[in-house]
Amino acid sequence: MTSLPNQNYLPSQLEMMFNKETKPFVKPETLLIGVCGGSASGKTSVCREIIKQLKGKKVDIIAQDWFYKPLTEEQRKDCGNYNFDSPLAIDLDLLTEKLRELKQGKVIQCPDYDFVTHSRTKKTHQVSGDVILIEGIFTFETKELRDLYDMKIFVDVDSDIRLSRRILRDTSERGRTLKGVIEQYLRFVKPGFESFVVPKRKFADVIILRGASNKVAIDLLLERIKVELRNHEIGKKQLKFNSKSTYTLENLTIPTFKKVSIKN
Ligand SMILES: Nc1ncnc2c1ncn2[C@@H]1O[C@H](COP(=O)(O)OP(=O)(O)O)[C@@H](O)[C@H]1O
Ligand SMILES: Nc1ccn([C@@H]2O[C@H](COP(=O)(O)O)[C@@H](O)[C@H]2O)c(=O)n1
Repeated sequence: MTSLPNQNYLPSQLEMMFNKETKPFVKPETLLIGVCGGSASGKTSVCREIIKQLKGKKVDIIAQDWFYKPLTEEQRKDCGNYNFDSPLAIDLDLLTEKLRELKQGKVIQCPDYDFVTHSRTKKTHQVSGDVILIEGIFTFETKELRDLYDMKIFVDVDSDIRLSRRILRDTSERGRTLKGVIEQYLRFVKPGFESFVVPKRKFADVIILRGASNKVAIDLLLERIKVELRNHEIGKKQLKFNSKSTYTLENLTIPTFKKVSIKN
């Protein structure tokens, strides 16, 4: 149930505050932005660019890769045959749980992952902020995940460029050989991309071609994020969640021209 103070509002103001189910349109929680795209498309680089430019805001990243399931000793001995490009390789339930906690305003602890040993490290990542960017190849995989995001971005880069970047990155940072990267790409990465990642592109609100070097797209995105942040801040000031999960609007002072009366 929603209660309004005895005050007059313009219809457009009311429309802004509530959707058809009379739930508040402005959300007081942390802004969650899902960033999806193929391996080495530049998802992390796009997120870093957003963080760099959103000065004065606390922005954090969650790498979906942190949630890779650690390999068993047996699997590690035969890791060349392990498919890391199937959603089954990732603990998406844990990721979903962590995002729900963030939505509840909690500071969360995420696991860390080592691409060389294919296992979790002892380290954890503490995540909190006004805006959280969640990047990974399977971030749009389930409806539950997609529904948690306030905005969905897909980074779209040609596969030859992605493969070239992946060769450079995986041989220098992830302890791989050139032969290994190419074999893994042809056997698992490319088919996985076509089966799981490409079909999720349609869920994106924004598609960034060429990744972080697309300054125009990043600028437009930043403007939109700032609008969302303003809505969230207004929401934080105006909405108070009471213990019975009803919404109460408080201290709303908006100048009115044509007034309509709302009876409680
Ligand atoms: N626009 C770009 N131009 C050149 N190299 C890039 C560009 N974007 C990313 N890279 C490089 O490609 C690799 C993968 O980029 P990254 O942002 O980590 O991709 P993802 O997170 O999608 O796997 C990194 O080594 C990064 O430095
Ligand atoms: N032990 C692992 C785990 C994952 N991968 C590959 O990582 C890719 C996803 O990470 P990006 O940063 O590139 O998005 C995915 O394509 C897996 O093949 C791996 O090689 N080893």
